[in-house]
Amino acid sequence: MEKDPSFLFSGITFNRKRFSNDFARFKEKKESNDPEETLLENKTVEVEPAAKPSKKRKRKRTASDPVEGFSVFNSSKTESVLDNSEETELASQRKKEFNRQMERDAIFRKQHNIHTSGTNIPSPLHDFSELRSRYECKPYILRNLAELNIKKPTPIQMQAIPILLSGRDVFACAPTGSGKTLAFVCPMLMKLKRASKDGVRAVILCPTRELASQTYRECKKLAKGKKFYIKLMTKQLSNTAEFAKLSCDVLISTPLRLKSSVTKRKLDLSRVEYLVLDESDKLFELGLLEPVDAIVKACTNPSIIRSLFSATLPDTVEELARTIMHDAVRVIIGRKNSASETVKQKLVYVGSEEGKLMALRQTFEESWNPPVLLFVQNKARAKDLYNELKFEDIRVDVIHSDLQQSERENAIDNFRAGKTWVLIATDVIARGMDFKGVNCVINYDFPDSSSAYIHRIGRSGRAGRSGEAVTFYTDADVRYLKNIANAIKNAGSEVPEWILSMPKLKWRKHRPKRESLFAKQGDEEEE
Ligand SMILES: Nc1ncnc2c1ncn2[C@@H]1O[C@H](COP(=O)(O)OP(=O)(O)OP(=O)(O)O)[C@@H](O)[C@H]1O
Repeated sequence: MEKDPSFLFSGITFNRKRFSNDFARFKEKKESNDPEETLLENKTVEVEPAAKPSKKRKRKRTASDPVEGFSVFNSSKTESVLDNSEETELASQRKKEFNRQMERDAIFRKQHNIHTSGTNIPSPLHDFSELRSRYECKPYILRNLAELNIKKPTPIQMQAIPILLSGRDVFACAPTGSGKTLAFVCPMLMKLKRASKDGVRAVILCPTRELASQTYRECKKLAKGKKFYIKLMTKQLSNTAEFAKLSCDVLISTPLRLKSSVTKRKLDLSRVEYLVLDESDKLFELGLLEPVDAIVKACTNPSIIRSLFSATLPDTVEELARTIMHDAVRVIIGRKNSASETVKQKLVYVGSEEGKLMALRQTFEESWNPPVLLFVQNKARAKDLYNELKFEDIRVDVIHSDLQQSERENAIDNFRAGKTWVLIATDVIARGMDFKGVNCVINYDFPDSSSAYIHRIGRSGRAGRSGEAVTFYTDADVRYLKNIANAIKNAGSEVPEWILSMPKLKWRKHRPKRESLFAKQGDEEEE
């Protein structure tokens, strides 16, 4: 896809003698030290006919003709052979320019905290205009980016977009709110080029319906003005669609719905050329791994490009994922599995469960800064806390998986629209959900893993905005503090020394049996 300037000149040799005057005139311009020009000046190029020379005799070029650069499209044919020294000269020039470009790329990546590993990694984008100059992207993409007020690529977009456009598999790990969605949607639309009725050509897998719905909307926004068939796998579509007749270029789905359509309804994924696993570490967790594996296997197109995106990418997940990737490039922005640096993080000791409600009211009094997202450990606790707060004048609502789909969507829409100031949630919306202006995330219940911590607080401080996160912890949570302490410290927030000196625990899921929010009742059911 990428038009490397040297393609204009590769494999052609220039006969200096024949064009000595032009060559001499051209040499005067070498002071412009434009690398390309320097490149040209030192290049030996032979003008070869790009197409069959026309019958009409071409006027011979004279010394007085302006040198319009070495167009390979001239019809004049010259026979000349490079001698060894010129061949070596050309090779060494190319190597020098390649190394200079590598150095420029390395400096740029360092400036933007972009860490890559893999072979033949394309240069990062400095600007979205390169989508046109390097990749000839269609105007609708740049027009839609401008309409969305997206002016400059974020670091993950700078590097993941060129890699995906070059057709490589990608592991991408970048902080929450740093634009990973656009990083995979933009190259996807560019590679699909136009709508077709040849079956599903791109699949985006998301761990939750809410995130699939949000990603669907983001795809539609970027594809505006271009007739792509972009479909969200709803329950209705999954149960009723005649997939053999369905026009669908891009399909966005949760794993279970897609797997059921493939196995029970004969949805054909053999033409999929672009597969994205968003929030990939979540998709590789038990419960989702089996349907994800079935979907990966159903995508049999040998030239498929697979990519994994997440703010957290545990080594175990990466090792597992490598079994389905080929010659993948790894892109890490900042530190792997780190919290967003735009979120100021705070730990608050609340003693026991009873102390939490008091601490919550105190937090609201001290720093009332809605909209606030309030995470609890499971749906029973979400319902209890909602019933406790709903009569207070804080416009509170709740979302969890017991609600009907329409109730879940309303809860999110009202929160987005500012009608709700405090949204009580379980981890069903801890990942990926993009709420433009969440000022504060409160972990009412301690998160069940360091990944959950990073994703929960990442609902705030997005797209470069600042945010705040307050995490309550009880005596039952103390020994798990160290595991999130590093995420807090690495993102630049204060961590007491006594926590940093604690031993780190190997924990899978910290979901202690918490007493009821109010009275001493039995164990709570899990989400
Ligand atoms: N280049 C950009 N410049 C400014 N804003 C951007 C840019 N790219 C994306 N955004 C905006 O940043 C916000 C976060 O983007 P996105 O949801 O893709 O983040 P993310 O990295 O996927 O986060 P998470 O890890 O939580 O899923 C969105 O509102 C999006 O419109």
